[in-house]
Amino acid sequence: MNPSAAAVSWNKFAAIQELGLLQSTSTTTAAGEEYNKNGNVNGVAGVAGGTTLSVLRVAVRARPLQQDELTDYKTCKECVSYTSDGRGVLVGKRIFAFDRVYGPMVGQEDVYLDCVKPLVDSCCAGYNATVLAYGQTGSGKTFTMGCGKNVPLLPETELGILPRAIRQLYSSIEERSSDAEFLIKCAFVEIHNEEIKDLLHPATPSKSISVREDAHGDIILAGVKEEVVTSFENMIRCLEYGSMFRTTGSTMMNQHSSRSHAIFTIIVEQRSLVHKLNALSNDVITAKFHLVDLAGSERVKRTGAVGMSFKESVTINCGLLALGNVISALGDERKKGRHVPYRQSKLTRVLQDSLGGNSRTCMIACISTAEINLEETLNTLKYANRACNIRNKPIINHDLHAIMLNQALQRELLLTTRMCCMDLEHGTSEPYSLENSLQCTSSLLQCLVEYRGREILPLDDVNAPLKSACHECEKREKQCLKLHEQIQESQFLVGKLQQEMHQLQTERDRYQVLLQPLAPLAALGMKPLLVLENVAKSLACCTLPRICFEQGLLHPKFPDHVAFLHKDATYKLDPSFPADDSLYPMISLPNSSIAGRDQEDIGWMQIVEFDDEKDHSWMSKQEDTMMIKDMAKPKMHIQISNIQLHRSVPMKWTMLITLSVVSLLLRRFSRVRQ
Ligand SMILES: Nc1ncnc2c1ncn2[C@@H]1O[C@H](COP(=O)(O)OP(=O)(O)OP(=O)(O)O)[C@@H](O)[C@H]1O
Repeated sequence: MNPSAAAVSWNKFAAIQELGLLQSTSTTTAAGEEYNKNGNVNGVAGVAGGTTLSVLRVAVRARPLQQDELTDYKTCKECVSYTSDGRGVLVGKRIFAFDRVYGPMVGQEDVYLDCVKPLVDSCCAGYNATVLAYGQTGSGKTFTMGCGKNVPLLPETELGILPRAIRQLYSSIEERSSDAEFLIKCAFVEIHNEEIKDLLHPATPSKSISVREDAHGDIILAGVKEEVVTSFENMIRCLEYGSMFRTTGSTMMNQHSSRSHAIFTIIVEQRSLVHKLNALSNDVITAKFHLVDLAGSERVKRTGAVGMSFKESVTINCGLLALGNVISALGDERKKGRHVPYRQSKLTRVLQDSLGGNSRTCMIACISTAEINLEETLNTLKYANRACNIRNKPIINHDLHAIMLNQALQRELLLTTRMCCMDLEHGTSEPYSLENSLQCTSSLLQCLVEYRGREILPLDDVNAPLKSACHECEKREKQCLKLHEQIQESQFLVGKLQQEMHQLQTERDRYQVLLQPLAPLAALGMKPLLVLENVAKSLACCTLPRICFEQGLLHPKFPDHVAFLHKDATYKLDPSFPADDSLYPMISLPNSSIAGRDQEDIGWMQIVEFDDEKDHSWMSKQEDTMMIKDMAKPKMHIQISNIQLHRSVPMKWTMLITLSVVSLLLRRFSRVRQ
């Protein structure tokens, strides 16, 4: 702080004190002395009932005369002087002492560092905090608070309390990022004509907003939507956006006069990342920081308010009067323990925590130094003087509801785990009971998440035990889902297999009928089914005679000739062979399977019996001829020539062909036996 502006020395201050001119000396200095004694920037006043009391700090700021005031002889004369210790202010013949007095030369930064920085620090430690700017219209409240328009365009020296506090808050968060996790929200409301308006959501009707007290006695603004903000820039944008909707007007005393009380609230939620032995101690702390730019107190005669402005002026003054009454009730030792009229106005109701409640509060009384405003300045100083004795009871705001939910969740998890272990041990684990427990746990988790209003953060950010509980829950849910899927798949497979089994049974019955003729093969020591299978396989890749040969179908006692017959086949005689008894019918595959193909492509098989001694020359003419010697008739050969079965022949047909071959062979066998 720059105390150079002090115009009155401490000696003069003491002299006036001796003359008995000092207003409310005992009360005002009491606060100041305590402040000095404790050397505590938060104005700690003592301990009562286990709660540390905090004195409401009061500072006075005088604004310099404006250019137009300096050029007007009526307004250019000053009436305010200051003590050299920076705590006393002299107006006319009266002197007042406060925690701090800032002369017109004191810059924005000094005011901020002195009055607000400690509050931001304590807010980061979990205490509620409030800064109130009070004063006559045009005395510099909006300038001091820094909640006017075009904040980003202002030079650093002109930045008010709000942008500086936001900047400090984010830098504190960054510094503490390794040991705590923060969620920052903000809300911006104005109280105009006894109606609350959500400046960040101007479409919200005022009627849907109400001031309530929650179960813990904290004051909440029901119906006002809080915005989650992740950076300094975002919050400044919120500030600017809300300022655009603030009710302002031009009066004879201030061209851009705020016609409402504006409250910008920063909500700081934090969770420690430093794990302690007891995981539940790792709870959530929430602190609210109200930055209040009150509407200016004014004398209607001087502001020239008429019509709507007149009504506005009246309600502004009523609100400030109610605030004054609350301040009196809280600050006057004689009225101690009496009813505090918080409900007299919306303003006092909203600020209930900040005045005499759970908050560290600083009031900055803004004054004009011009002699023309002497009366208003005196009123402001008297008003602020009464606030010096107010003692608040700030406490760290642990989120009790979150702790309770946390504990319930822990118990539920423990129970679920125990039940699962018991079930597993006794082999009585039932998926549905497990599922029920999991559902219960997950609804508890959901409850906690909704309560915290942390939709934008992943669930596992709530805290460490919850994180692992969440993880476990997710894992089990996935397992359940997977099991359900597997059951469904298996059921489908069973159905399919039953259908296939039915088809196979029908097929088997059919083949059994077909296989009846194979019984004699078994009598010969051959395994009919195996033979059939091998033949069918080989048919798909080899020539038929070779197969027959390789599979031993051509028994040593094989008859001298063989022919293929099938009911669906088309038979043709090869015209190139003489039509005598030795020529057997040629076989082709059924028409359906050769559609669109050349007959040659499918191949022809000719089986002919001849005596090689007689007709040797014919044999040599043939290609792809296979001679099979009949041991029983050494001179007789079976010639199977030019046999190719197309590979695309379906298995069904190869089976039928094979069956035909086999049945033919059998018939030949029986003939041979006869
Ligand atoms: N400390 C200061 N240094 C320089 N200029 C200041 C200072 N305080 C206020 N002003 C100027 O004085 C004028 C009035 O200030 P401001 O609008 O902040 O008053 P106010 O108390 O908010 O008025 P109202 O109650 O009518 O809204 C503005 O032009 C502002 O820039």
